[in-house]
Amino acid sequence: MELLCSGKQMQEIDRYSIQEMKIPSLVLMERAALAVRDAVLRRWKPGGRIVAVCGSGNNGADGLAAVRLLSQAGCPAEAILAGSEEHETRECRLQREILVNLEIPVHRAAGDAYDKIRGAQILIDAVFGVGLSRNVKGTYARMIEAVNQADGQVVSVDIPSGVSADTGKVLGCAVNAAETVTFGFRKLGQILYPGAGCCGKLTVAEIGFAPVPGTLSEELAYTFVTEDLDGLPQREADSNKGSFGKTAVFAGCKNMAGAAALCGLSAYRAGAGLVRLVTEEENRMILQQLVPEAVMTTLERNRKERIAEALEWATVIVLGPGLGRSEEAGEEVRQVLEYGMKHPEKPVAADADALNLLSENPQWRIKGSGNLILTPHPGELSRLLGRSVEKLKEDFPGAVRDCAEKYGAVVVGKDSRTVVSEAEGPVFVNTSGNSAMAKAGSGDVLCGVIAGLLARGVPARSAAEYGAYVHGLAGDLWVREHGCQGMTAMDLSECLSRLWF
Ligand SMILES: NC(=O)C1=CN([C@@H]2O[C@H](COP(=O)(O)OP(=O)(O)OC[C@H]3O[C@@H](n4cnc5c(N)ncnc54)[C@H](O)[C@@H]3O)[C@@H](O)[C@H]2O)[C@@H](O)CC1
Ligand SMILES: Nc1ncnc2c1ncn2[C@@H]1O[C@H](COP(=O)(O)OP(=O)(O)O)[C@@H](O)[C@H]1O
Ligand SMILES: [K+]
Repeated sequence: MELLCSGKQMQEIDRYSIQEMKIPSLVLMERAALAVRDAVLRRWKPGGRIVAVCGSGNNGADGLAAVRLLSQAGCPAEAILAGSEEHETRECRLQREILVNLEIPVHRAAGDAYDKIRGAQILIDAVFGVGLSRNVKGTYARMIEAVNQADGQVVSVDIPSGVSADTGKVLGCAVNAAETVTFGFRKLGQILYPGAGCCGKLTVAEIGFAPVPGTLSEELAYTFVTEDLDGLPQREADSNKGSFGKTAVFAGCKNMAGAAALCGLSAYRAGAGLVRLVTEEENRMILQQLVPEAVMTTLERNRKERIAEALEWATVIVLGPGLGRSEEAGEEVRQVLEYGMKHPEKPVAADADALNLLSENPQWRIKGSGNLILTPHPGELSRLLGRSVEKLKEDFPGAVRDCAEKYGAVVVGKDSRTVVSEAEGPVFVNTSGNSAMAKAGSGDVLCGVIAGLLARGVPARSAAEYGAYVHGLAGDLWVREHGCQGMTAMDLSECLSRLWF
């Protein structure tokens, strides 16, 4: 597991290290600057000039210190001050004074500063770090635009200036870096888009922060690494199909069999022992061919009774893929969700049309109690929350958390970086997967994977996190072998069979 920080949490780790643990601020800063120096030296070619554009906070101070170290390493390096002296932090003032004492060039952001930026082989972006708190304007914005328009390679200090370290939002304008050297932890704003797209190559430098105090470490977001797959339960040698749950998949309206097939197959491929597809009679033939391993309940007559029988049979319930939004679908979704509320021992994963119907019917008063998983993409999340997609994307983890609170659910907010959250506690941010998965049907596969993990006995929250992670690993496996255009959702599902999890 890798911990991820917001900007505010990183500032708290900084403060704790310096003020409570008494690690000198300048020691941390020197190590940060050394890491930046090394990254720049790997790119620099003799003859090229290095220009650092520095703000007046400690990010700027890092930049000034890096200029000193590069100059001492024999490179022509200079600094441009984008901020004013009156706003300088103590460290920033000291680093500037050292440059002046050493007769290393320091310029104001005026006159020929823009020419210097244009003429640089390498630009060090040290305008803002994790302390950026509002939209970038004025000289700062002009400096950032100048850096982006220059031909030189840009190395950002800690985070590309203009990116919110908390949300990845671009606050007005932001630097597009070739490389970002960050300190201690990756920041959420470097993982979430659009910030993630501004970082270029991201390196994490260890600069000697104190260990994170327990109270704070429990609040940090996290992502998975391959070793985390060891946390999943193994398949016992002495087991049978009944050992791995009975998964009922309520999916597929007339002529929408594909979603049911992808979900059911993916549940098997994620380890489910027995899958029942509960669908329309018209889908029977096609689904028997696509998923011969599944048993089937079709809903021609006595819908309510047949749904009730399938619910009684099930230990894991999936609801929604390809279900449509008809009145009948509405009745079905309501019946299943209400059953789920009365049976907390049976996890329910709701996706797609089940989410749309849920948002259209607030009078159902659905509130899970730890066993309900909702898997909305931003459009569905927007309907569930009554908040525009644009607005919720400004703080995606916050929106996912709000949805979890509203519905008493574990919410899997699906996007290029899927976020899993409950009403309280840290968020999980998925870092596997790729844009080949941006295709119809990928979500049905995810829902199946989560169901398969639930059927193996993985608790709801973990099934949601591991589901997103494994789903992304399957996409990554495909892309490594075939490139990023041709994958279908069925290909994605098939890749699940080739992963160890
Ligand atoms: N010893 C330390 O404290 C260390 C600090 N480090 C560096 O320090 C950075 C954080 O430094 P700071 O907390 O000083 O913050 P920053 O240097 O990121 O800058 C924020 C400063 O700009 C102001 N500001 C915020 N948004 C603005 C806007 N839109 N327009 C104009 N001004 C704005 C803030 O009030 C603050 O003074 C890290 O990103 C990292 O680079 C690292 O060197 C590690 C050690
Ligand atoms: N650019 C991307 N990078 C990583 N994962 C992606 C990307 N685009 C889509 N995905 C993943 O693919 C799935 C798409 O789900 P969804 O939008 O519900 O599709 P559908 O409804 O067509 O099945 C989600 O799990 C999402 O996280
Ligand atoms: K920066």
